[in-house]
Amino acid sequence: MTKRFGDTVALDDVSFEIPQGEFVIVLGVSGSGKSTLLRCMNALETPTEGEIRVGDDPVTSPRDDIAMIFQQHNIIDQMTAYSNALTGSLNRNSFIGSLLQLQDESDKLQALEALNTVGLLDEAQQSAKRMSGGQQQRVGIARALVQDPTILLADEPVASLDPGSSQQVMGYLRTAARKRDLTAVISLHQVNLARKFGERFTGLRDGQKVFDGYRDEFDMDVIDQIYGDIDTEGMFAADPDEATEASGGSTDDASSKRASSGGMAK
Ligand SMILES: Nc1ncnc2c1ncn2[C@@H]1O[C@H](COP(=O)(O)OP(=O)(O)OP(=O)(O)O)[C@@H](O)[C@H]1O
Repeated sequence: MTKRFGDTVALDDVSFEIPQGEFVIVLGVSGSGKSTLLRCMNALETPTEGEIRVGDDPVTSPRDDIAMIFQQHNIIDQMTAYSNALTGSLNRNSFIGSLLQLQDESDKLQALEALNTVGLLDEAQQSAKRMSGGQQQRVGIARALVQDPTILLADEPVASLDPGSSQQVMGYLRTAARKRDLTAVISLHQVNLARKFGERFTGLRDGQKVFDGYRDEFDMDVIDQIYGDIDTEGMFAADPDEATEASGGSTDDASSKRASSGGMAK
């Protein structure tokens, strides 16, 4: 796929295939094309050349089976966590019906299950405006889950959060994707978080794919390829698996097997 905006080549002949259920992190400096890639995958942008396919279906317009989580979680402040989550069923209900919470029991149950998945069941009746940024982003994830997607896209979902909340949100995203066998594609700026939670990594530079591989290949040379020669001291945690313990998620067996052990700072 290639995407041009006038003279700017935002994506330059980028191609890859993701098997169902993989958790992919997209990395790259500002302007490398991460958002454009995700927006094309959700048909919010149209590729100039090439196409996105889900199975054999070209993605030509936004679809219910592809949910998107944004940096600004776009949840409604005045509503409770539960009501916000329930709006994820809008595709199955009318807007007014949704606001009046006229959804059927299965939608309501799904909203509660989704809040449970992101660790917010006890806060279901809490007004969103009283929640922290991290909690609000988790409500955003719950809402995306209620949409009942098979593919979850997230464009810098933790960009505005502190490090602790970022880890939590990434942990819940990872858990939700694993529990529901969702294919997830998430753009991140934080290499350490990518390393802790990612299963597969795609690196973009000037719109070109400069890396696409799994944990055992994702080393400091790859970081250099993606970001140039930056100071990477302490960038990778000593034990990637410990990240999810406290945050409600865990890396799955496959990625744990692929994970190389030990610190990788150079
Ligand atoms: N709607 C648009 N119109 C014109 N140029 C655009 C548009 N969207 C993106 N671009 C350009 O395409 C290139 C890739 O932008 P993109 O937002 O995809 O990068 P990014 O890696 O997501 O950056 P960031 O990390 O800052 O969000 C940039 O040069 C950007 O200026």
